[in-house]
Amino acid sequence: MTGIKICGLSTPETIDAAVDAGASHIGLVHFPPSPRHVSLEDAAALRARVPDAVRTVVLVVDPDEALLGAIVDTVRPDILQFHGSEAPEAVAVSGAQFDVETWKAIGLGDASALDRASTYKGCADRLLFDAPPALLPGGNGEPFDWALLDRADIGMPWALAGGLRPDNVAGAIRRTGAPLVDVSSGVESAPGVKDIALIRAFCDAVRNAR
Ligand SMILES: O=C(O)c1ccccc1N[C@@H]1O[C@H](COP(=O)(O)O)[C@@H](O)[C@H]1O
Repeated sequence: MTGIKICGLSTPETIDAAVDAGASHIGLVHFPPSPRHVSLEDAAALRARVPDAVRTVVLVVDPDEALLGAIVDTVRPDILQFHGSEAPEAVAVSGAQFDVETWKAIGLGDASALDRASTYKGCADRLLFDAPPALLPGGNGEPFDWALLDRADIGMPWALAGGLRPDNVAGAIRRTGAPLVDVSSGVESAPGVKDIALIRAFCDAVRNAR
């Protein structure tokens, strides 16, 4: 079964909907410029609704050590998702220091980004392939050219993100073989406003992909 991460959730109702719809991961964005930003206090309250079987990811962009410490103490995420220009060593140090799983987002604009991705082997627990940064470092609702993954020797756990929606996610899974898909904009009615019907439709589309 393909894993499903619904990211950028910010209300109790949409957390519950994502869990009920079968998400394996829920994502909370802690990045003030994002329309999906949640304070650490709100993130902790949302995290408390998530059952043990569903993993909680906190997304950060170029955080300092103090912020990571505050996130881990307050929210207690299972996973930290690094979505900025964090170096491999910084990701590795954070994972060890805070005893948490780490994901590193890589914007795939061309094949050279795959070489950069390979430098995170042994430093991050999972790579998250996304479109290159635009207005925001991520969450722009833009897909990248999935053909870039055709001959990629990834060699570590990974996930697919970038412009996924209920109507294209099955094709994306067939095309790339992604073991886990991650969506934010594609299940929104407006930036930062999650739509429960779209969350359900996305999870159904992943389950029915073949
Ligand atoms: O969602 C955001 O606002 C965001 C801000 C900064 C970095 C990443 C962000 N989102 C992540 O980007 C990918 C792709 O999102 P989309 O489905 O294309 O909107 C995903 O991991 C989001 O969680």
